[in-house]
Amino acid sequence: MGYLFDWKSIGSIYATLMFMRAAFQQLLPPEVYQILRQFFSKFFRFVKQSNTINIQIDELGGGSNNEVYTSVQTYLSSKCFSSSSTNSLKLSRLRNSSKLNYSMVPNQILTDIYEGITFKWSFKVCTTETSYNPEVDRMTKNRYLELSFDIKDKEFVHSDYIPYVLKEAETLEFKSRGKCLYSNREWSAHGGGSPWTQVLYFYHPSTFDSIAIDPVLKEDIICDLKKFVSRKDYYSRVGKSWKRGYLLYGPPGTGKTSLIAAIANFLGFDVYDIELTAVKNNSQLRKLLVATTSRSVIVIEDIDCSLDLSSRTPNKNVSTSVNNANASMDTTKNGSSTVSLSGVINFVDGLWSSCAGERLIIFTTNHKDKLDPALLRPGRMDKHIHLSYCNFNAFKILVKNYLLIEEHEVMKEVEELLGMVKITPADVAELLIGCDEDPGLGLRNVVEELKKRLKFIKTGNIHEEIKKNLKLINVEDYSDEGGTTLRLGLA
Ligand SMILES: Nc1ncnc2c1ncn2[C@@H]1O[C@H](COP(=O)(O)OP(=O)(O)OP(=O)(O)O)[C@@H](O)[C@H]1O
Repeated sequence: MGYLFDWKSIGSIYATLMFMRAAFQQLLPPEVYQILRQFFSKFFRFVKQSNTINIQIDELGGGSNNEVYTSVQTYLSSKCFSSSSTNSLKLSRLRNSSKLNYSMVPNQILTDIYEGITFKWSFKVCTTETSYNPEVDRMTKNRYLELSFDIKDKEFVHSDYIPYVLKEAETLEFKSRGKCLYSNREWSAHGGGSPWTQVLYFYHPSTFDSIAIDPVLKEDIICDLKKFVSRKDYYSRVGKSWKRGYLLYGPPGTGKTSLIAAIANFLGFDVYDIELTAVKNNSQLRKLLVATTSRSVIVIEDIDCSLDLSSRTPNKNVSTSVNNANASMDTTKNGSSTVSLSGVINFVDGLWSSCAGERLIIFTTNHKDKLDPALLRPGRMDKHIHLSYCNFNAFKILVKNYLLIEEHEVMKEVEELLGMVKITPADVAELLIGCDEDPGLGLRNVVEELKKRLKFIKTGNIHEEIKKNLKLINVEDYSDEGGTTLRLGLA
């Protein structure tokens, strides 16, 4: 009965209000009516807004990409096409990806319902003048996402909804990455605030199946990677950032770059390949680390060649003193890099980083002995992986991949020769490539090459006959291999 009464009351109140509105409209002068109307609509909007909370999530935070923004964007992309609340969308496709990506246009509102509660998301862009990079553009576009919800759901948003959105985004990112994608995240050069960043986007087909390294070493690396990615709680319990350092060392052509790609493909991580010589100073190096996203492999190749890292003092070219405090001043007049060993060590330690999420830092070198022990100690370079010349196990993998066979009568001879002569997997790959239709030819090429090298070792000098057919490509001294290695190739 009370229920009926409530409806009747509401009905009569509504009728009275309508009557009054019509009466006011008739009786009051139009100007006064307009003023009253505006006043009441502002009043009702204020009452409504005072019960609403808005959370702003900026694209950039502290000069680097805001990971929450990226995650929420991923989450909303998955919702916006199916949502009935959005009537304008943007469509794009990331490089190297077949996946179409929908996103909101500015000022679009998307309604998301979770656990029966309604949340409103909107995408906004505002343009502000900046002194950040006057040479390029003084106007900067600030993009942000805004979440609106009722004040009574504040606690729920913090403890349930936001974690749910981030978790969903993580799952979506993982699914979209695919096993063989080397990098599929869009990088906005100005967005990261770091135009000097050297980030490579390319597809690399190398996997743990295609890489020819000792099977025991391969298994060891895979176990280490699996353990690392599954130990988030462990790292947070012991109070360490969730990162691991690998040093890959060995002669050129033994698969260091290929292994990095195989690791990235295995983990589904993005790869940031940093050209240290292009980084001006320690300060920029620090910013670079902060700008990297989680689930990434940060690579510095040929660290011994990139910079003078044999001591903690700055690079030889340095004209001003470099230390962490005045890192922004440490640039030479001619603009060359002044990154110091301290800078690199701090980069590895991640002292400045507020980076969440897992990161693998990989250094490669042909000369491990040239590196400062400070850089190599556990905690910085946790795992030292020696990639060496081709042994018979590695050779069998190359034969399987390049010639599509597992056995051949010539294999025995190759096994014996490999016990006496050094050859890199890269050189073997060169000899086998294109011989899949005639595996015997590929194997004979290898035998011939190995015999030439053996003859050279036995005579101790380059024989005239070999001189005719071979070209000395390179002479390198690898202390880890105990002596001088000659790289020979067909002339
Ligand atoms: N272990 C390997 N397994 C399979 N292929 C290999 C291996 N090592 C080298 N290769 C082949 O040789 C090419 C060059 O190898 P890669 O660039 O990985 O060697 P690297 O050790 O990084 O050389 P560098 O020190 O000169 O950079 C690769 O593209 C690949 O085809």
